[in-house]
Amino acid sequence: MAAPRSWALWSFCGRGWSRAVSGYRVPGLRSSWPRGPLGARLLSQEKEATETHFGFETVSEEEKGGKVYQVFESVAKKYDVMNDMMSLGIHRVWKDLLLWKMRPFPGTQLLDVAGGTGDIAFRFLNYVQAQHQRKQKRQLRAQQNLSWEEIARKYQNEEDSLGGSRVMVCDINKEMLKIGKQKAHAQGYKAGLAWILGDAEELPFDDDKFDVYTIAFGIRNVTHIDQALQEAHRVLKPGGRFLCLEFSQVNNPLLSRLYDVYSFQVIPVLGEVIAGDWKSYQYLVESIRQFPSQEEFKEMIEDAGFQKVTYENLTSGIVAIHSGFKL
Ligand SMILES: COc1cc(O)cc(C/C=C(\C)CC/C=C(\C)CC/C=C(\C)CC/C=C(\C)CC/C=C(\C)CC/C=C(\C)CC/C=C(\C)CC/C=C(\C)CC/C=C(\C)CCC=C(C)C)c1O
Ligand SMILES: C[S@@+](CC[C@H](N)C(=O)[O-])C[C@H]1O[C@@H](n2cnc3c(N)ncnc32)[C@H](O)[C@@H]1O
Repeated sequence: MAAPRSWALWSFCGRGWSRAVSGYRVPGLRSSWPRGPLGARLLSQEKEATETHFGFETVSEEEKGGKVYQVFESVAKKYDVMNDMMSLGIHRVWKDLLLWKMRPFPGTQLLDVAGGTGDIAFRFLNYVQAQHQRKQKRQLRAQQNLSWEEIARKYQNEEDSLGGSRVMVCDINKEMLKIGKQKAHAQGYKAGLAWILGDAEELPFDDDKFDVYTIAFGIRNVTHIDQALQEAHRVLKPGGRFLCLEFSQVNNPLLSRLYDVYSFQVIPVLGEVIAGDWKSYQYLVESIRQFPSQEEFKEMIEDAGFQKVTYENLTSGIVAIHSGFKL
């Protein structure tokens, strides 16, 4: 069965291209700005309000998007190998745990935002395919009078092998998506998978569209996290689930010391040696320190309208998985 038209069109990035390419958020222009001291005070507040951080650097909000773009454009080709080297493969376990927590059901429509090179999407496809195969085997065993053709047809229908589940990878960075698509091609992922260029802060999708929204190691890089969370809420169907895997705060003081040494003394060096890119990996470790704590982030998710918000620490809080529901 061919993919539904709307799904196939997504991969051509209809709305996504124009929105993503139209650039980063420009603070609202005011036509009737007050003059005199009030105007000056408001202007300085406005200036303060549009400042943010890029790692430990203070930058304007307009600058941040471009800087983050450059980081991932620069690391894209070495991204996967760097992750294995820096984490000694542990990031794979964290990503598996995200899938186990999701426990997708047959027919799940997943949106993976900041999906980069596709790690979450590929895990999702493996999971739903294995789940569907188990179900199909059970059904085939239960049916007594099937012909050989009928059995073979069941096994050959590629679209059906996912039980109707699909994943949409959305990322703002063309280079990351390019590597993801190459990986998908090389590893034989095709059915139920689509790629779209788009901004987490302004998702190119209609309301109430997805069963699950995931964002893994992505939200830390977004300029307006609250806006991204509101967008997550908007595109989820009622009953849909938000899941975020992100670096968090280590809760063991001794490990925290070691973690600091490893982060600041080792990671940028590995970045330089393996990828020739100290600065991007310095940004990585600095941005981790700027990200809110488990509890603060939980509150932000609740503020965006999610209910039953919980989190689970992994590896002593080096990362955490936050979960919430649109009810
Ligand atoms: C530009 O932006 C980015 C670029 C990217 O490539 C990736 C991301 C997003 C990130 C991911 C997708 C996840 C994968 C990437 C990472 C995990 C890298 C970030 C790493 C950290 C923030 C540090 C913590 C890392 C881990 C806990 C992973 C496991 C690493 C170890 C256990 C370290 C062991 C290393 C060695 C034995 C090598 C030799 C090290 C030394 C000589 C230095 C001294 C050693 C220590 C001080 C011991 C290190 C101990 C710890 C780190 C504590 C471990 C704590 C526990 C196990 C609880 C992206 O945004
Ligand atoms: C560390 S990578 C994570 C990739 C993937 N989720 C993973 O777990 O390996 C962060 C990704 O976030 C993307 N990103 C940053 N800001 C974004 C935004 N505003 N909207 C969408 N994606 C964004 C980057 O382009 C990059 O691919």
